[in-house]
Amino acid sequence: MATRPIVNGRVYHLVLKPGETTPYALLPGDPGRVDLIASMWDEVRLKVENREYRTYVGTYRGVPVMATSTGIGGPSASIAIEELASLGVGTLIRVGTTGSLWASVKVGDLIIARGAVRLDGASSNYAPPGYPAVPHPDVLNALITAAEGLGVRYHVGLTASTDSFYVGQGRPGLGGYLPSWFKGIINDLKAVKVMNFDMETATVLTIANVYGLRAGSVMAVVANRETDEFNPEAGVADACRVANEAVKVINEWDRQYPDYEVKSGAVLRRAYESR
Ligand SMILES: O=P(O)(O)O[C@H]1O[C@H](CO)[C@@H](O)[C@H]1O
Ligand SMILES: O=c1cc[nH]c(=O)[nH]1
Repeated sequence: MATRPIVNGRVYHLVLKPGETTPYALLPGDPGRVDLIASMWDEVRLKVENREYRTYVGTYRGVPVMATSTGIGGPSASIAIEELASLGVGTLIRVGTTGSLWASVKVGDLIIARGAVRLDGASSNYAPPGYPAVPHPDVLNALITAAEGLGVRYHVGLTASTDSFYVGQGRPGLGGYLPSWFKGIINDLKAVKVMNFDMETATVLTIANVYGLRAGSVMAVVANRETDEFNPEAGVADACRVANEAVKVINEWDRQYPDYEVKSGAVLRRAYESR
């Protein structure tokens, strides 16, 4: 059997070695966002960088946590997940930016994904076409709990993850290029209640489900495709706050209910307990 590449004891792309990771990992696309996430921590004890992958390891309000940038798109995100999972990371939270398809979901709001349409290619390397890209209920509930606690404006919706930012999301390419099969993409997705576009959520959720990891996704709305507004900073700090706080929430649940084989967040936990 082929072996996985290890260089000087470290996984090839992330350049991390066993013992350097934490059970919970935050996954922004942008390496710069790792710094913003970590600026909210108690301390940063490790910084490692290679290609698009920037990793900081530290502590948030007493909970060991790490953040690794995935770069843009499913292929680079799949590499990050593979290498993190091989080092024992079990809970993944994407902390992204996104384009909203609905006027009511405004620039600066947050979207917490309750599922993703798999318009990416990478997830198809892992699972058949009908396989769902859904968050783990623990992570979904923790993100909602964190957003409620922080009092930020958020929505829980269906995301569509694409492999291209321009044509694949219905933005005309060079010289107005937009093939007929993408001309109606926004209206088609709105018709089936999809709330937003990103480029990693479907990959992250699919691979996490295939491997039995827990994953979720929170995104800051930086573009509104209905109103044509764009602000690359809007909501980004809130998304980072919510993701960090969700780690604290989920860690509390994990410590409170260590014996649950299938952990399922506050709402479902109550259902279990009443059985
Ligand atoms: O801001 P990040 O997390 O990179 O997410 C979004 O931004 C990038 C496109 O600008 C894509 O990666 C998309 O998913
Ligand atoms: O419109 C947008 C904004 C951020 N990220 C995307 O993938 N699309």
